[in-house]
Amino acid sequence: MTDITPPDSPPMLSGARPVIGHAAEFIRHPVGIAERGHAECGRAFSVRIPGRTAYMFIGPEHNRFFFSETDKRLSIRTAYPFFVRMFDPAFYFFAGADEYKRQRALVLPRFQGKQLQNYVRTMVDEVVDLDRALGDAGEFDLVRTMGPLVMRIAARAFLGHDFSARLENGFFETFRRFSAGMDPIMPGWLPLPHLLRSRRAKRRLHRLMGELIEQRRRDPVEPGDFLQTLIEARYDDGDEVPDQVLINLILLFSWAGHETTTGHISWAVIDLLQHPDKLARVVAEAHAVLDGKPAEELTLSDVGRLKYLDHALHETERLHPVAFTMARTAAETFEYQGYTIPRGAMLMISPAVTHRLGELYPDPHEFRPERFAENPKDTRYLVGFGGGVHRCLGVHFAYLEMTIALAHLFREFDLELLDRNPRPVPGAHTKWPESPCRVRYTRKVTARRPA
Ligand code: HEM
Repeated sequence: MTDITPPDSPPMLSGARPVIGHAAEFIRHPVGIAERGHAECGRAFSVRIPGRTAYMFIGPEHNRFFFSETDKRLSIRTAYPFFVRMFDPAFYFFAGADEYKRQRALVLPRFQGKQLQNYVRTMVDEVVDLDRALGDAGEFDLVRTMGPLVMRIAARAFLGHDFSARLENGFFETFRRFSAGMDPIMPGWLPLPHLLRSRRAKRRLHRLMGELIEQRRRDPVEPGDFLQTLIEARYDDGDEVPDQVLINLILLFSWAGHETTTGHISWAVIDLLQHPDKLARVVAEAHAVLDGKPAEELTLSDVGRLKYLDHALHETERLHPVAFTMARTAAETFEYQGYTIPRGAMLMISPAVTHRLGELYPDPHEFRPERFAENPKDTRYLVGFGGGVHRCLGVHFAYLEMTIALAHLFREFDLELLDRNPRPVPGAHTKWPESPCRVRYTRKVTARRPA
């Protein structure tokens, strides 16, 4: 860590206050401060947070540097100290490059290519359950409806059907309390209520997961699902995978797969409802691909034919990246584009600002999914799921579940946004739309209501 700003640093953003620097503004408006910095200083600027200077970089060339230098001159490991207290110093990228590689190798194939077909049925079943629960007409709050849907999909996909069928709301509440401890600002040792609750929830989740693993060892399920095959897996060198690693992997997937996807899918619903002409294309496409197809027979290639919806989801990723900033620390002192980056300095990028640069995307504030049909390569500037070695492991899983859920909901229901201009939640949290964000729905064809 450094609190010395070298003279050849990116220009300092105005408005730093004594002692706290830009911390208060950063906590309140993390996207706003990046926008202000870009408008005032350009593509590189410095901000003061207590005890250190952080450098913020905007634009695709800086993003490329940021991702390609991760695990070299930049460290992800020391950039997110709050993750270490949520998981374990011997876990995943906190454990160092070699251990990270072997843990990632264990799980990566489960999120790639044809393996994804294994999750389609789970996703469909959970969406149909939601459809059944909605009935023919009513109102729901977007985040409070999409959140449990993606949590149930994650629970069933990663913890197994048997476990998720027994889940009661207490589990989701425990998980929510655990997640609340992902506080990037407050030091973990502070006895703050949300941090104490998170620690208790973590202990409970570890106990529950430990019991689940024990039970699966005694009584394996056939054919092996995600959890069973993970428990039985070995590292490439034949070593057993310790229970602590198994538990943390399951918690990581359930957490990483939940908050972010809830935000992304909620924004996608909002974007489409605010643009009825684009929504009409999504609905027409969903009919063309899905009509006459029993839900339980849905395949990856059917989902792959929902191209316009896929473009719409990319456009939502562009306009509303829920991971609105990413951070690294400098592992050594080095020169970058004429600046001296001292060892320990924090570097940040801002997908939220880069994704709206006019030279990358004409009419950058417009929701225009067709831009990705016209220029398929334009997805290369999107970093909503990160990039390089640490690119999101669950990106295809997330796109799959969002596509399945939205194609179903928009085909079955007429939806209307009652709170017409939802805002992102304030503060340095995953950028969900703020509740209430009410949606009124009416089933289009009551004869299609699931039994
Ligand atoms: C819309 C949904 C999602 C978004 C926006 C998202 C975003 C991200 C981002 C930005 C990163 C990289 C962070 C960085 O470089 O600092 C990341 C990493 C990761 N994500 Fe996701 N994610 C999503 C869904 C998921 C799902 C569904 C899973 C699991 C099933 C998942 C698991 C992970 C994991 C394990 C990593 C760490 C990868 C590594 O370092 O090896 N994510 N995600």
